[in-house]
Amino acid sequence: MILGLTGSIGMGKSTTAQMFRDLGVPVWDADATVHRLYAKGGAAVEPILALFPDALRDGAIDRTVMRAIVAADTGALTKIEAVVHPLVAQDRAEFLKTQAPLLVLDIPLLFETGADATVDRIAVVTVPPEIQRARVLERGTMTASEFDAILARQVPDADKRARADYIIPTTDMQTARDAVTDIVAELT
Ligand SMILES: CC(C)(COP(=O)(O)OP(=O)(O)OC[C@H]1O[C@@H](n2cnc3c(N)ncnc32)[C@H](O)[C@@H]1O)[C@@H](O)C(=O)NCCC(=O)NCCS
Ligand SMILES: Nc1ncnc2c1ncn2[C@@H]1O[C@H](COP(=O)(O)OP(=O)(O)OP(=O)(O)O)[C@@H](O)[C@H]1O
Repeated sequence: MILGLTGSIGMGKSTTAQMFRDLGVPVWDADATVHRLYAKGGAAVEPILALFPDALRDGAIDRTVMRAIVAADTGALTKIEAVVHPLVAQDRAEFLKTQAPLLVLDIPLLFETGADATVDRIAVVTVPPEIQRARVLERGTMTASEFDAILARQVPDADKRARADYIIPTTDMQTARDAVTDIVAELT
């Protein structure tokens, strides 16, 4: 059984993914894979530098530079995705060899990339848009315009919820944990 876990930026995917891990469910994390690919020695470093030579810092791809590039140039993310997504897909295929009754794939772009067709069930994490925005800006890593540029590229939250088998509200920790516990009980 493969569960796809998705949700728009800042909706609480990583926090919720950890709740699945806490229950012993193996979780693969697409964003974390990109972090490894951008790190020193990572497979995306050379091809990204070929597109954006200014993105190099200490042998790795600098995410602050990447966020600014994405916010300033609407076509940049398409070029980045062409490099990164095939590498991410390879890593995911390796993970899917794991033997377990339930595997979770934490994929922010589950619908955008068509990966929804490759999972058995879909869970969507959600909070109202004003909480989402406040949480992302509170982190202090992104400006409002960087947030807006990313959000504009994503399937709207309402559409994601309409396509979900399970909706996980991340308004507070206990509500989310209860939803995760119910899902794991049902799928295992
Ligand atoms: C845009 C970048 C520089 C932002 O980096 P940052 O460290 O601030 O955030 P992080 O990587 O943890 O991603 C945070 C969230 O941004 C959103 N996001 C990231 N990439 C994309 C994208 N290509 N399209 C839409 N939303 C995206 C997702 O909601 C994701 O959960 C970075 O995400 C990136 O290089 N993205 C391109 C690779 C990609 O498509 N990754 C998505 C998972 S495969
Ligand atoms: N169930 C919850 N209750 C309260 N706060 C939460 C909950 N889930 C997440 N948060 C908070 O919301 C913020 C975003 O959470 P998280 O990093 O898990 O989201 P994400 O969807 O993985 O983000 P991104 O898309 O940017 O990678 C964090 O500050 C986190 O502490």
